[in-house]
Amino acid sequence: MNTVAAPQEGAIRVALLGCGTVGGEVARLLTEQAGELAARAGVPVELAGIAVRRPDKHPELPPELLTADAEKLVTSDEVDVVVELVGGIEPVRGWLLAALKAGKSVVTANKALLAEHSADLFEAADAAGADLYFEAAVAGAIPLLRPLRESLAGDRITRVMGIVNGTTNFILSAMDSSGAGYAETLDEASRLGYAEADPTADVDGYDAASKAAILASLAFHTRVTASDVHREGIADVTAADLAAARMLGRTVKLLAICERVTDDDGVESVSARVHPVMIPRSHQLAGVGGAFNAVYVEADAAGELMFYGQGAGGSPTASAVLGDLVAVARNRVVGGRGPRESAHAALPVRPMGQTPTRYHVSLSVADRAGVLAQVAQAFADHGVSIAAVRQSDVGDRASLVVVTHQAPDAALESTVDEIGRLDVVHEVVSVMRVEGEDQ
Ligand SMILES: NC(=O)c1ccc[n+]([C@@H]2O[C@H](COP(=O)([O-])OP(=O)(O)OC[C@H]3O[C@@H](n4cnc5c(N)ncnc54)[C@H](O)[C@@H]3O)[C@@H](O)[C@H]2O)c1
Ligand SMILES: N[C@@H](CCO)C(=O)O
Ligand code: NA
Repeated sequence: MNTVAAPQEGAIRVALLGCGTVGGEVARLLTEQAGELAARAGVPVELAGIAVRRPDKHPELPPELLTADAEKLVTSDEVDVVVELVGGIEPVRGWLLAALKAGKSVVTANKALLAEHSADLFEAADAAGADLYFEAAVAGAIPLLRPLRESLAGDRITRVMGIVNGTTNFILSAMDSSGAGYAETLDEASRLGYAEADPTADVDGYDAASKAAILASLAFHTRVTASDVHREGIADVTAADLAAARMLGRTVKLLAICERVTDDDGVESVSARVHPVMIPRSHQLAGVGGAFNAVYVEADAAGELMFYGQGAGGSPTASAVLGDLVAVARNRVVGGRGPRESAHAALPVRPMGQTPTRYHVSLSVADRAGVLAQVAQAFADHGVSIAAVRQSDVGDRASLVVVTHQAPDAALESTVDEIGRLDVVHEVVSVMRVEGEDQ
């Protein structure tokens, strides 16, 4: 079996690594739309080889293009661009560094790799004068990284917040609307091609944390890695949380929130976090259902922008990959390059404990005099100001819902710990951060 097919005169030659959910769609569209892509890129864009784990499992692909040897394919003289759709960090990191060092440009959807090693990859791309594009790595089909890297390069971004994981949004939407079970909905998300190969990456928030690291890096011109991002998944979101939210006209979403925080003394830092958030049903993010993603960007001059669309799935993700591929081809045609790494601001990353957040706390308490005062005192002792309290009687107990004003996350966390230890509190029913309300 040949690793590389005979080249077509003048064409940009593509090595495709991985031909699964996304790679399969890229291969299909590259073939079906070859004429259009050539017209848009200014040069034919053709497959030079496809690396998969098991070539014998792909009867749908031209056998002369298939190989199991990705390492050899990426440095082949017949290849100009490597499109990586395998996923994971090793061995992919080594392949892409080798490709970049050999002067090949790289297009990848691999957020896990970029969130840890983008500095090395950009450095290798720079040294070789090659391109590194990764629009598909965050929010699938939605053009989001190109706007951050290019369209908003002249503005000062203050906040990027939104739903960036399709699988968890699919699960939370189903739990909320139909009361569907967690496990069966996750299986459905995997079947539809939304979930990662190991879906714990989705449900435990790793995928969204990688995306938050990429978004914060681009928005704030600072290197932010996945380990800098505070991460909580949806595994602990219970039917009780969703019910508590519903009673108050709210719902629960897993949000990535990246902020530029300025201290009283004017010192700037970056905060990046991923966790479940209670938002009002009137909030625009509440209406984002299924595997759709939506991201708000706030910038000084532009104001508020919203990006919305399909964040996962083979075909939508392939759209972003092909857009990057056309950009690389166009750059090659004119002898230019796409944007390089922009990390000049090098802002410090603020720990989660010092990040200002707001909490919603739902308690089951004894229904007698002085209980509210004790609970309120615990908030006051930690310097946390209460925005709203709602009490309703349930038999000999009372249900108490407290929503706070903004306070450092660590102060809110220790307040909840203390409240949980009060004799008058039978149970802390639900604790969740809130967004999007004037309290
Ligand atoms: N599925 C989505 O909705 C989606 C969306 C955005 C980004 N992504 C990212 O795109 C990438 C691919 O995701 P996917 O859903 O298509 O995965 P997938 O599991 O469907 O496909 C992976 C492909 O990689 C190949 N592969 C695995 N190990 C290999 C090896 N050692 N050598 C050669 N080939 C190998 C497999 O044969 C398969 O063809 C991942 O980085 C993922 O995070 C996926
Ligand atoms: N598993 C990811 C794929 C898109 O990056 C998700 O569910 O959002
Ligand atoms: Na995108």
